[in-house]
Amino acid sequence: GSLTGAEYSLSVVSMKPLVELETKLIQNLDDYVKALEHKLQILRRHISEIRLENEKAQRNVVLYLSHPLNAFALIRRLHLDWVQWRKYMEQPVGGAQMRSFDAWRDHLPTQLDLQDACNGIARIQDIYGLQEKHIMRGQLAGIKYNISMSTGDIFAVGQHLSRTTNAKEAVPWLKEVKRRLRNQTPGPLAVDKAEVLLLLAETYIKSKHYAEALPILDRALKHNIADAVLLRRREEVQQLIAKEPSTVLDNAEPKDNSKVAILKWGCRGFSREQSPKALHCCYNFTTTPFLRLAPLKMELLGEHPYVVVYHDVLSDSEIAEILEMAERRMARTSTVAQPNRTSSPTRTAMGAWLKRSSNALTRRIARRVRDMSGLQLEGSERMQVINYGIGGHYVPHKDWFTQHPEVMGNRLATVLFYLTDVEQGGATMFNKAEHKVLPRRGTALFWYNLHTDGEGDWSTTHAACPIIVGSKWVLTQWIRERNQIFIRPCLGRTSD
Ligand SMILES: O=C(O)CCC(=O)C(=O)O
Ligand SMILES: [Fe+2]
Repeated sequence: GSLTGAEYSLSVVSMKPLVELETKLIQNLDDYVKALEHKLQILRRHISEIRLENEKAQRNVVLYLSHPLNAFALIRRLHLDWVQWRKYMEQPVGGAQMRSFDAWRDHLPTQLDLQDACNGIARIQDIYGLQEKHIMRGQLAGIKYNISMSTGDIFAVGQHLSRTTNAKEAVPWLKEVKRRLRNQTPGPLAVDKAEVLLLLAETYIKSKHYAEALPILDRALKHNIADAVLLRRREEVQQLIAKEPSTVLDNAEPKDNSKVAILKWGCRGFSREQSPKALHCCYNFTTTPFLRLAPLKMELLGEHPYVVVYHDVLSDSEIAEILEMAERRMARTSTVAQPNRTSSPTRTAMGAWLKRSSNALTRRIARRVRDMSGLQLEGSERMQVINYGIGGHYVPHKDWFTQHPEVMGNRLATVLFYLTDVEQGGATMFNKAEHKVLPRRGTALFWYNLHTDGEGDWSTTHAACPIIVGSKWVLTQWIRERNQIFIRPCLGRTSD
């Protein structure tokens, strides 16, 4: 709960407190209902008592009033009691519950959290080319889940997309909301009809589909006959149509920036996953003396660039301990090139840095990295544990630096441990080398980022494909050049 600003949607683990928070909100609303019910009970009991008395009087008014105790009581009630009931009606219910709510308000997701969440859904749809109507129904990449989107969910995505540069992408979402307007349950969450229609019309206008905006505005006007905003908008649209009678519908696919295009191609695309492309599998007995005792199951994915998979290198209990350590240290991850939040982030995830010297486990993992790579770790960054959130991803990038970095040298190699399986999406994708590696709990990926002469290798460019379903956790160890002098001497390029 100590998250500041917009960080909930960026990782599954950071959203965990929200479930607890909603439990409290439900209990609080239930307490409010109980308070209301208590009031209702008191009122109902009084009504039935006083009605009985009143009916007795109705049956024979004079006879009733002839009895002094009846007449006296009537006078007293009307002078004193009813004023008390009036006061009772006025007394607010739920003050305590509203104060509780206000105390939790700071922990609620913000507008920025919602934007991130909308971007995540939009990214899954866009990168994997899913149909909006399938997502709304809970069908994700061909698998039907027993979850579907509410009208409020769909409207929020539509509203968000209508504000983006590709406003047209909001249309399927807003049309679905319009379709559902008829059978809405009344209450504070019912969406406002005029608002939906106006937003849909504006979205058409923004994407130059003027002719389609007109009937929507007409429909909105039917319900708000003299609405000034609607009338003016309608007039403007008619002028636009008159000015550009044959408005060319802007149906061209929006141009993707190259990173988005690569993700679309690589994350949907080449489905040669792991094994069919493997050159060979073998046991690595040789990298360090330790491996002669405990060989690692190694699978070579490619030699140029050199990419290998090590199977079963972390046990379930080791993973559980690492996740526990990381969960306590999570913060929004940034990249070197993009330290601050932007609307199109290159990396959407939360991370934690762990010192290799933290405890027995981190030291053991560090030794395993040395065993797998044959490289030393002095001077390398700490290990980074990352958890992705809604549609979480990392755009195509290379792990090495173009500008030769300071003392410890460039990032010679990367070891990427998968700490979880991912149900759908979330592959690590090398778009140039054409490897797509699906996360498998306990598996690690190792590759060299630099050529043997120390130059950066562009063919190591890789990305984290958006997660569709799952909570993806990885642990990364970047290995710096310096200190490897005697292990991997610069030989000059052996190949390209
Ligand atoms: O999560 C992944 O699959 C890749 C992560 C990555 O490339 C990085 O952290 O540098
Ligand atoms: Fe990377």
